[in-house]
Parts: sequence; C-alpha cells; structure tokens
Amino acid sequence: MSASHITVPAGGQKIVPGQPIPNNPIIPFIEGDGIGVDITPVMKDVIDAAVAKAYGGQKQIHWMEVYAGEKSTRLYGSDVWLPEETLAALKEYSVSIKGPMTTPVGGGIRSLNVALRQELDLYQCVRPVRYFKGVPSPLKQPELVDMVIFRENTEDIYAGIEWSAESEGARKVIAFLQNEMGVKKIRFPDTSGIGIKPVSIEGSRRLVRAAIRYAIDNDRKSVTIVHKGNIMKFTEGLFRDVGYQLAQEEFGAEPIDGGPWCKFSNPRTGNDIIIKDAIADAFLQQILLRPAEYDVVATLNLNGDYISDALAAQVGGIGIAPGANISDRYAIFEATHGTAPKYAGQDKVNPGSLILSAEMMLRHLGWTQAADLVIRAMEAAIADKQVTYDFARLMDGATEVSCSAFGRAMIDRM
Ligand SMILES: NC(=O)C1=CN([C@@H]2O[C@H](COP(=O)(O)OP(=O)(O)OC[C@H]3O[C@@H](n4cnc5c(N)ncnc54)[C@H](OP(=O)(O)O)[C@@H]3O)[C@@H](O)[C@H]2O)C=CC1
Ligand SMILES: O=C(O)CCC(=O)C(=O)O
Ligand SMILES: [Mg+2]
Repeated sequence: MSASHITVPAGGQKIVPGQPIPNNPIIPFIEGDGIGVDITPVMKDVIDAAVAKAYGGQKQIHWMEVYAGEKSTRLYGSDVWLPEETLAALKEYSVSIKGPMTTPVGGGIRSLNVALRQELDLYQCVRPVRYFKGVPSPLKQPELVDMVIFRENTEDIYAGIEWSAESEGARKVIAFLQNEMGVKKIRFPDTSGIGIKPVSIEGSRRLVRAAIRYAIDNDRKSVTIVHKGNIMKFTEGLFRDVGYQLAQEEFGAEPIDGGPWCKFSNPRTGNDIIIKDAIADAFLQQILLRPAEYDVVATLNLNGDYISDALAAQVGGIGIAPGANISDRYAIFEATHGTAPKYAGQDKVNPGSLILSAEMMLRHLGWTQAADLVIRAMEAAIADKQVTYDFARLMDGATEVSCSAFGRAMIDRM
C-alpha cells in the first residue's frame, strides 16, 4: 500500500476561497464507480472544449484525479474507500467534481457520497430541474417544469444513526425508549431495526436561508418548503416552522391572509417572493399536475432524494439531472443519478447529468461564457436528435449515439 497516488498537475493553481479564480485552476475529480468510467472522461472533454472556445486558450482547467470508491480500493488497499489524501485534496482545492459511487443495500459500507457531504459539511444539495426542448417527457407541457431543489444534505436519516434488528445496539435503544421514555408503540420490539432522524434548528435555518438567497439572486417567484410535518412533527414539522420563521425574521416576509404563507419584496428587483409549504405526498402529485406553481424548493434530505429523481423524470430522466453539494467554503459537483452498474464500461449512458453538473461548476467559478456554450451545445445536439439510448428509445426519428459520441456531438456544435 502506497501513501500517495495523487499527482498535482504542473502549471495549475489552487482556488483559494475569497480570492479571484485563477485562469488555470486545479480541479480535483473522482472518476466514480460503474458508469463513472464512461461519463467522466466525456464530461472533461466537453468542458475543456467549451473553456478553450470561450476564452481562446486564456483559461484552462487543470484536472487532478483523486480517488474514492472501488478505484481507491484497487490503489490504496481493499478496505480504503475514502483515503485521507483524497479528503485533504478536496478541502485544499475547494472546488471539485465527482462521478457516482456505489453503496451496497442492507449491509456493507455506508455511502461514500453521503460521507463526503458530511465531512465537508456540504449542507446544500442544489439540483436544478429544467426542460431542454425536444427531450422526451411523460408530461403534456414539460416546459412548465423549472424548479431548483435545495435539499438539506447533512442531517435527517442520512446521518446513518441506526442499529440492525436483533443487535445489541437495537436492544439497548429499544429498552431505553420503553423503560425511560415511556414509549409503547414499537410494534415488534424484539425484531425491530431502529433509526434516528436528527433535524436541527440550525441546520434547517441555513438550508432555507440558502434557498431564499438563491430566489433573491435569481429573481424567482417562490420558495416552497416541502415536509411531512403532519406526521413527523418535531423533525419535518420543525423544518417547516423554522423556514417560515427565518423568512420573517431575516427577510422581512409578512404573512399573507393571516399566514402561514408569507411574502416579501425581492430587494434586487422589487418582485414578490412567496414563501409557502406543501406536505411531501401532496407535493409529489402537484408537481405532475401543476408544475408551473413551483419554483425553488427547500426540503429535508430524504424528501429531497425522492423529489430529485421524480422531478428529473418529468424532464427526461436522471440521465440529464445535474447537481452540486455546497458549503460556505467548498463545493463538490455531481450528477443526481447513481452508478447504473448494468451499463458500466459500455460507452452507452447519457453523460448529460455530469456535463450539466460541470456546467454548474463553471458558473460557480464565474466562467459564464463557457457555461453558456455548454448549454447551447446540449440544446443543439438534442435538437438534431443526436441522443443516447435513454432519449432515443422515446424519440421519433432520433439517432442513438454512444456516450462519447454525444460528447463529440456537443463539441461539434459549440
Ligand atoms: N450520488 C451518487 O453517487 C449516487 C449513487 N447511487 C448508487 O448507485 C448505485 C445504483 O443505484 P440505482 O438505484 O440503480 O440508480 P442509478 O441512478 O444508478 O440507475 C437507475 C436507472 O437510471 C437510469 N440512469 C442512471 N444514470 C443514467 C445515465 N447517465 N444515462 C441514462 N440513464 C441513466 C438507468 O435507467 P434504465 O435502466 O431505464 O436505462 C438506470 O438503470 C447504488 O449503489 C446507489 O447507492 C445512487 C444515486 C446517487
Ligand atoms: O449515496 C448513495 O448511494 C445514494 C445517494 C443518492 O441517491 C443521492 O444523492 O441522490
Ligand atoms: Mg438519489
């Protein structure tokens, strides 16, 4: 086992928070498991082409591979899934991008994706959902879908505080709940697994604050707090209450017709921003039936996970669903989808999600001309019906192209 496998690219410069972005930033990337091997190189090629075209060679990303997941176990040793030097590099270089990583169901390692969010306190999972003309959709009017999900990324049941059924830990927790807390409603105490769902005032406030600030900066119409607070009153209900309270205390929102909905005037544009809430199950049908009524969405971790994939399906699926994990200091960009293992290594899947995640990264760096080029190239490739299998199987007259050929189709149209 060797200590270091990371090679810092020559000629690149570190991004330092609070300082101007250098023209030659070093960006760490994790290739990812499964289809990571297919989509990550295509993403890099497309982004390099957009940056070269936009800035005539004056700017260039210096990619630095760092390792996590299955590739890490091959390099660092069979039990090293998230090496210390990878964590250190993600912190030291501030802005990075990753492919998906596998999490086994039931037992085995805990999610490395979640671990990264927790280690770097990447409390905002930002997932924009928009329609690209021509993409196949189950909706009659998919162009009405234009939402940005702010998913709380560090709390909720994703904290991983749970004990398996019949373990000593589960027995102890259940005995504590029954004997010291007066709990009588555990239906089968001898065979229950137990999980804990922490949701804090502080964590809820910072997430809703980020969502409202985004609405202000991007002149959005509303922020909907999505929760299941009727059932989980002190976690999901807390999130809703804290959200409304914060909107009033920090942004001067005033109740509409006695509340709980409230609104304030966007200090940048003078337009109203409405703060409202929806219970998660009803919300999932509303976004299908009346998507135009929803804009920015603030929600807890599990709801956000479900809503991300459901909303992505409305505009073409998770092959084209980007995302960012953001803290006040660091950012790791990543697709909404997972490792799609049955397609791994086949040069088949849609690289769109990771490319659009990188497009978000370019905007985060302030490289908007390059980001705009990426969007226009994707629009053009889709308009010309040069698409991967996921779209081709639902589009009339489409040419099915491989993952790498879709990247080339984008580059040809820049
Ligand atoms: N952030 C992360 O790293 C994430 C990791 N995961 C992990 O990934 C693994 C697999 O999870 P799974 O539930 O199968 O979900 P996946 O998102 O990996 O795949 C589910 C299905 O979505 C479609 N899909 C996914 N990615 C693409 C793409 N790029 N282009 C086109 N279609 C795509 C495929 O549909 P079809 O079969 O119809 O072609 C695929 O079978 C698990 O270990 C899970 O924990 C999951 C989510 C996020
Ligand atoms: O970590 C995982 O394996 C799944 C994560 C996930 O589904 C998500 O981030 O949306
Ligand atoms: Mg998910």
